[in-house]
Amino acid sequence: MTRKELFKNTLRKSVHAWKLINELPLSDDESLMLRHFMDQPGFLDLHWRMFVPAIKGQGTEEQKQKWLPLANKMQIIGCYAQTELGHGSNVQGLETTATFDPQTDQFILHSPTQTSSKWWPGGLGKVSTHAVIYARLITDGKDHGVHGFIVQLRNMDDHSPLPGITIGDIGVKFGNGAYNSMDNGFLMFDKFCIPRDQMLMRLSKVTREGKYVPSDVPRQLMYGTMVSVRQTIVSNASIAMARAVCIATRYSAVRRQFGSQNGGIETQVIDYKTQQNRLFPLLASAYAFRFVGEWLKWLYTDVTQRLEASDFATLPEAHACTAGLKSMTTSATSDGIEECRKLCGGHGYLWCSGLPELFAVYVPACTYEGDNVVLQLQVARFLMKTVSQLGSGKAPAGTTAYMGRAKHLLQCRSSIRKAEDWLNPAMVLETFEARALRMAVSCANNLSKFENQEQGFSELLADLVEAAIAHCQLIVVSKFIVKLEGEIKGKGVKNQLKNLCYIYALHLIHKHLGDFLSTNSITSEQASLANHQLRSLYTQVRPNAVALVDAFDYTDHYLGSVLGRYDGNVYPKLFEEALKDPLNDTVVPDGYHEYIRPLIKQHLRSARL
Ligand SMILES: CC/C=C\C/C=C\C/C=C\C/C=C\C/C=C\C/C=C\CCC(=O)SCCNC(=O)CCNC(=O)[C@H](O)C(C)(C)COP(=O)(O)OP(=O)(O)OC[C@H]1O[C@@H](n2cnc3c(N)ncnc32)[C@H](O)[C@@H]1OP(=O)(O)O
Ligand SMILES: Cc1cc2nc3c(=O)[nH]c(=O)nc-3n(C[C@H](O)[C@H](O)[C@H](O)COP(=O)(O)OP(=O)(O)OC[C@H]3O[C@@H](n4cnc5c(N)ncnc54)[C@H](O)[C@@H]3O)c2cc1C
Repeated sequence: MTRKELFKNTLRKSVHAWKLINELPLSDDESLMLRHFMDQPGFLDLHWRMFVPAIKGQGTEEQKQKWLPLANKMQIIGCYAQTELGHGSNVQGLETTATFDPQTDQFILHSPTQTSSKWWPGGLGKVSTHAVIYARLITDGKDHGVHGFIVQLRNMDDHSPLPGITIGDIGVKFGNGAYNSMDNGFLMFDKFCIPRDQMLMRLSKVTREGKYVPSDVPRQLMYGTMVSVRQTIVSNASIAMARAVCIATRYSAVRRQFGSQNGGIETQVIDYKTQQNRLFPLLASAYAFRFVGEWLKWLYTDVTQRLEASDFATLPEAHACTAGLKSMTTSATSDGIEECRKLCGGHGYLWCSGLPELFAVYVPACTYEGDNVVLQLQVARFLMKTVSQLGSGKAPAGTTAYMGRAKHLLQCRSSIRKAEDWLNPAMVLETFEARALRMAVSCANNLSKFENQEQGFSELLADLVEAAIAHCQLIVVSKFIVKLEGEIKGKGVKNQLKNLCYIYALHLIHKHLGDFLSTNSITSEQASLANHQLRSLYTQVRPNAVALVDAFDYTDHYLGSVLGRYDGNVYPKLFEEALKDPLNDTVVPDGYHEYIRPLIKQHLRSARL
C-alpha cells in the first residue's frame, strides 16, 4: 500500500475495531487483545493509552465529568502532545508557552520558536480533534514550568484546523509499512486561546485572579501517564519477542544444513549448539518478560491505589521499575528480533518471513515513552539515592530490599562448587544481587570523589547505566524465580519453565561475564560451570522447543510468516509467495525494451565487429 492507502486502511480497521468493541461488547482486556490482533499502530493507541489516562490522572472531578464521557464515546479523539522538535527527553526543557490572560480568563498557547513546534505525537497529524498539550505555564510574567492543557485542534464539522493552529504529518518513518500507519504529527500555535478551565488542574491550579496555586502532591504525578504506558510496554515486549522466537524456532526445526554422510538426511539447524545458544536465551526472555510484566502490572496497580490514598512512598520505586524495565525489555526485544532474523539465514531477510516488518514496527519502542538510556539514568539516580541512605536507619524496600543486606553482599563469595549448583535459586539470586549491589556501590564510591555531584554523575554516565541494567536484570531473574515458586499446574510444565528460568539467568552471566568477574561475584571456574550447566539446559529444552513456542498460541495469520508456519510447510509456500510478487506478473519485465535490450544488442553488435 502507498502511505495514503495504509493510513486510510488503518482508519478503517480502527473504526471497525471500535464498532466490534461496542457491539459485542468486549471487556477492556478483550479490547486489548483486539488491539494486538489488529497489529498496527494507529490513533486509538494514543487516544486510549494516553489522552484518556492523562485526563483521568490529571483532571479535576469537573474536568473528568466534562471530557471523559465525550472521549469514552469517541465523540472527540485525542492524542498526547508533549514532545517538541527541540526537546523530547528533557520534558522540563519544553518551550511551548501557555500564558494566562486575566482580562479574558484564558490561556494563550504559543509556539515562540521553530524548535517549540510539537513534533512526533501519534494521531496528531491527521486524526485528532483534541490533544493534551504540555506547555510552560506563565502567570503574571512568572514561569511555573510544564503543565498539561486540554486543547481542541480541529473544527468538529469539517475537521479543518482551528484558526491559530498549524498542523500536519511529520513524514515517512523507518520501514515500509510498520509505524507509517500512524499519523505522527507537528503542531504550532499562534497565540491560540483556550478557556482557563482547560488547564488540567488536579495537581496545581490557576485561579480566576491569575494566582498560581502549586501542587501539594509530588509534581511528578504529572508524568503518571508515561508511567502507565511504560508498564504496558513491558508486557508488549514479551509478545513481540515471543513472536520472533516462534518464527525462528519453528524454522530452525525445519531448516537442515550439513551433517549428512553419503547423501543422508542433513542436520536440523536447531540441533547446532550455536543456534541453541542464540535462540534459547531469547525463548527464555519471552517467558521472563511475560512474568516480570505481570508483576509490574501488580506493582502499578498497587502504587495507583496508594496514590489515591495520598500515600506517595512507593512512587519513586514504581517510576524506577517502570522506566528501567521498559528500557531493558525493549532493548533486548529489538536486538532479539534482529537476532531471530539472522537465525533464519537468508530467508529471514525476506519480507514474507514476517521479521523485517516486526523489527521495523517494534524498534521505536526503544525511543518512545522515554529514550532507553535516559530511562536507565533515572534508575541509576534512584540506586545512588538508595545507596547513599544505607546505614541511615531507613531500610531499603521492594526491589532494592537486597541492598539492606549490603554488609553480607559486599563481602560474600559464591558457594557454587559444581554445575548443578547453578540450578539453586538462592545461589543464583545471590550472585545477581552481589553483582548489582557491587556495581551500584562502586558507582557511588566513584561519585563521592567528585566535589560536584552533578558533574560526577555526568562523568560516570556509562557506568551508571550498566549498574542500572544489572539491577533491572536482577528484578527479572528474581520475578521468574518467584513465578516458579508459585502454583504452576503440571510438573512437566514447571520443569520446562525451570529450565527456561536458568537459561535466562545463566546466559546473562555469560553475556555480562566482565561485570560478574570484575565485581568478584563469581570466579572464572564458577563461570565455566555456569556455561557447562547452560549447555546441559539447552539439551533439555531442545526436544520441547517447538512446543514451548506453540504454547504462545499464535495463529499463522497473526504471525504473518512463511518461515514460522505451524505446519512447517515452508519451501512450497516460499515459492507461492515469490510468485505473488508483482515483478512476476510478466515473464519479461517492464523496462526490458527501454534498458536491457539496447544494452545487450549493443554488446552483440560490438561482438560481431
Ligand atoms: C505497535 C506494534 C504492534 C503491535 C503491538 C501490540 C500491541 C500494542 C498495544 C498497545 C501499545 C501500548 C502502548 C503504546 C501506546 C502509546 C505509545 C506510543 C507512543 C509513545 C508516546 C510518547 O512517546 S509520549 C512522550 C514520552 N516522553 C518521555 O518519555 C520523556 C522522557 N523524559 C522524562 O520522563 C523526564 O523528563 C525525565 C524522567 C527524563 C526527567 O524528568 P525531570 O527533569 O523532571 O526530572 P529529574 O531528572 O530532575 O527528576 C526529578 C525527580 O522526579 C523523579 N521522576 C521523574 N519522572 C518521574 C515519574 N514519571 N514518576 C515519578 N517520579 C519521577 C525523578 O526520579 C527525580 O526524583 P528525585 O527523588 O531524584 O528528585
Ligand atoms: C514512533 C514514535 C512515536 C512517538 N509518539 C509520541 C507521542 O505520541 N507523543 C509525544 O509527545 N512524543 C512521542 N514520541 C516522541 C518520543 O517520546 C521521544 O522521541 C523520546 O522521548 C526521545 O526523546 P528525543 O527524541 O528528544 O531524544 P533525544 O533526547 O534527543 O535523544 C538523542 C540521543 O541523546 C541521548 N541523550 C539525551 N539526553 C541524555 C542524557 N541526559 N544523558 C545521556 N544521553 C542523553 C539519548 O540517549 C539518545 O541517544 C514518539 C517517538 C517515536 C519515535
